[in-house]
Order: sequence, then structure tokens, then C-alpha cells
Amino acid sequence: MPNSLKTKLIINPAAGSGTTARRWPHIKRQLDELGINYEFIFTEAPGHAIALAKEAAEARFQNVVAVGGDGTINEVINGLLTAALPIKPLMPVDLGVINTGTGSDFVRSLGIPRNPDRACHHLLSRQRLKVDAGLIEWKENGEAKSRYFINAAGVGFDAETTSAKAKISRLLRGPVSYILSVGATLFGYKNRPVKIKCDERQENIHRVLSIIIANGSYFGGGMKVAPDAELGDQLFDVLTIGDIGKVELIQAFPRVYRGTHITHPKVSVERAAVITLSSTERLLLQADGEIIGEGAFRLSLVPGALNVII
Ligand SMILES: Nc1ncnc2c1ncn2[C@@H]1O[C@H](COP(=O)(O)OP(=O)(O)OP(=O)(O)O)[C@@H](O)[C@H]1O
Repeated sequence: MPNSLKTKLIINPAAGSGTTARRWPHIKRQLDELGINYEFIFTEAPGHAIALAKEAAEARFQNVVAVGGDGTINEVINGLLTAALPIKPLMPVDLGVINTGTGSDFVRSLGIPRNPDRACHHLLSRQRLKVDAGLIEWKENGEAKSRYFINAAGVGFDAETTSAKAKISRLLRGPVSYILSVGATLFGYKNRPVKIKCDERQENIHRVLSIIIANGSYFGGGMKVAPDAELGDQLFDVLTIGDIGKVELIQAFPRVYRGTHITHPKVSVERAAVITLSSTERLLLQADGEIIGEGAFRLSLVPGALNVII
């Protein structure tokens, strides 16, 4: 019998450099004290939250809550948006977040608490925001693939850093792994030509450091990369960071945390709902801090795809 009033929590014990499993008993006590009617389940491996969120939506849980970081949220929204629900495109499920991640860019963009205790109280909020999602489509060995994202996707330096971080994190966790991956990428990375088309505008080739397709404004663990991006405005902010040298990049880097980098002469921002990206060189794409794949990509906006508890 479906229980339309219940909340399902999907917990990634590995999020927050493995600290989420340890923090769970405390979070659980908070939820119990608040009288929240919930069930919970732990993920067992990367990708598992997709299947769990899909099952929860199909079982008619009213709220599905990601307990983890940006990667967990990404998996949960992929489950919700691929669930077989009879009244599509209306999403009858509300997404909640108890952030235990390290980067926390989606919750920063959304403006909901980063602190897990405050996030538990926040689940009682009656306010919802219709948030757009992004759909990424590409081909892998001739096979069509797709994946949703909610906060930001990018090609170039950020994707290469994400890839380096995934490798370094096998040996070392926490902020040190992030600093090392930026350093390693900075050392070996060369700006590359990327062909980009935004909506019906003319296709252009630019030599770039990165192109970031932002739905939310924060990115890379607290950088205000697209200061004017709004999660529900039905457009992406497309940030092109052009052919910038390494010294110039290091000098301009602090500006990204204040959001003042967008006035830099080699940075441009435009708004669009459909973007295609390709390159004659290796083009890796990251979305919500996870590596998606390599190749040519089409990213399209799905307006108001998710109801988020705010
Ligand atoms: N049970 C599990 N064991 C190991 N890894 C898991 C498990 N469940 C999910 N994962 C993976 O853990 C990774 C990290 O999760 P997540 O991004 O939520 O945490 P984080 O990296 O600490 O946070 P943030 O991205 O906000 O910095 C994701 O790639 C996810 O697929």
C-alpha cells in the first residue's frame, strides 16, 4: 500500500570523505526528535542511489531526501527523473537534501542549510522551488547515453581536475586531494579548441581553459562561478573561460570565489537552453562533480523538472 506521507532517505555512507556513516546516528536522532515520518536506506556502491531513488518515487514516497554530497544528489535526481510515474511531466515527489558532502555546491546555490542539523529541521519546511535540470546526451562506442544534472556541468580544466581527483581520492581523501588534483591538472593541462553552439546562435570554435554550463551559481566547492545563475530561471548560464595562461589563471583564481571573474577580458557569459560541445581533442565532461564521459555532448534544459524543499 503506497504511503503518500512518507519520506525516504537515501544515505551515501561514503560521502564527506567517508564521514557520513559515522554522522548518521546523530542525524537519525534529530529526525526522530522532530517526529519526521521516514524510512532510510544506505547505498552500497557508486550508482546505487539512482536505483533507490527511482524505486522510492515509484513506491509513492512524497519526499525523497539525499543524505550526502553533490554526487549523491546527482544520483538521486537521476532516479527521480527516470522513474515510471503516471503523471509526467509533473513531478509528484519533493527532493530534500541533508548535506554531508565536502563540496556542497548545490545546497550553496539553493541557499538551504549546509549544516546537517539545520537541514533536518528544514525538511519540515512547506516551501518548494521548481528547479530546472539539465539533460546530457552523448554517444559511447556508438551507443546513445543520457544523464541528468542539477547544478553544473563542464568541459576542460574542471573536468580534468574532477578526473584527477577521482584517481587521487583512491589514496587520499579530503581537501588535500582537491588541492593535489588542481596542482596536477595545472601542471599538465593545455587549453584546447572547443566547438560550441548555444541555442540557434552561430557555432564557434574557441581555444578555452573551460566551458561551464551552470544551472546553479556555485561550483568546485564554493566558487561563485556563475554569480547570476538561478536554478529555476529556465536558462543555463554558459561561462566560457578563454585561452588564459597559467600565471594569469593563478592571479585571477581568487576572483572566482567573489564572482568578480566574469568581468575578466577572457571570460564571457551567455544564456541558453540547448548547448552542443565538441572538440578535435579529448573532451571530458563532468556534471555535479562526477565524470560523465568523453566525446561530443548535447546539454538541454528541462524546465521546472524537480520540486525541491527550500
Ligand atoms: N556505498 C558507497 N560506497 C562507496 N562510494 C559510494 C557509495 N555510494 C555512493 N558512492 C559514491 O560516493 C561518491 C561521493 O559522493 P558525494 O559526491 O555525495 O560526496 P562528496 O564527494 O563528499 O561530496 P561533494 O561532491 O559535495 O564534495 C559518489 O561518486 C558516489 O557515487
